[in-house]
Amino acid sequence: MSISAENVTWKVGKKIIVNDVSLRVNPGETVGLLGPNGSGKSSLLRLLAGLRRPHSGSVALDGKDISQIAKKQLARRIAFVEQHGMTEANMRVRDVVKLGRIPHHSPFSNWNTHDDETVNGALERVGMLDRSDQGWQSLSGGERQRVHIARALAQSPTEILLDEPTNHLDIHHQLQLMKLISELPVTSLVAIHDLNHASMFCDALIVMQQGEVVARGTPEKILTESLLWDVFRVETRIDISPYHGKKHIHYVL
Ligand SMILES: Nc1ncnc2c1ncn2[C@@H]1O[C@H](COP(=O)(O)OP(=O)(O)OP(=O)(O)O)[C@@H](O)[C@H]1O
Repeated sequence: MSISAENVTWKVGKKIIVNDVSLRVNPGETVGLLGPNGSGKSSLLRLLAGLRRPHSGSVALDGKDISQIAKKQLARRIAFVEQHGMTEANMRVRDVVKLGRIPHHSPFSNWNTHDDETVNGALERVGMLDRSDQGWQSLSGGERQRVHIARALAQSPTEILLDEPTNHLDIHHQLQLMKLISELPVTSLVAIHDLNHASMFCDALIVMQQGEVVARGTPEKILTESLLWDVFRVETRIDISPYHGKKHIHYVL
């Protein structure tokens, strides 16, 4: 299922935060969204999730404008893992993940074994199944992040938007999560700061700067020393890793 934006602009007062952005994420692709702090990545993700209305332009799922799609149907399709996702206090891990199933239920439909299997599967994928009964408040930052991702997976989405999902995670879980996202049979757009992870795990990259898309294409094409200087003001040397065959960025001090 594809997600696309056409000439999307979003402002706060007179300040343009997302400036005339057009993009397309094809079915099943994992696309990385790169850009410096404040370049508009989170704002764009919120527009794509339908949480904000653009001032001009449109967002579409499979070519259908999301403003024409019922809220509940949208909630079944798109999962959004926000950067600072909040969850109610005093819930067990399992109950947080169960929230992901809400869009699939009407007020009168009962919880069934498929729901249980989906929740267990999601918990297992992020390595939190054995912590199902632990209280949310007692989790570490990284464990909370993994539970948020399990909640998104329990939603069985066709599109998943993730805002810096590896924040708080140790390197083992960062790599595990990026691998999981890249292998999911869903359309994924993921805001990410680690350029080497973007190179290793994304099919394509979109680069933002001051609210605009300034580059897009495969990591092989996009990740160049000149682009990284222009956008991030960092000096790099880039070669092909002998270990995974993808571009590897070395930072030069
Ligand atoms: N509701 C708002 N009111 C005012 N300014 C906002 C609002 N939302 C976003 N901004 C501003 O828009 C710019 C883009 O913010 P956004 O969070 O989208 O950037 P980002 O690329 O996700 O940054 P980061 O990498 O730091 O997470 C920032 O300068 C931010 O201060």
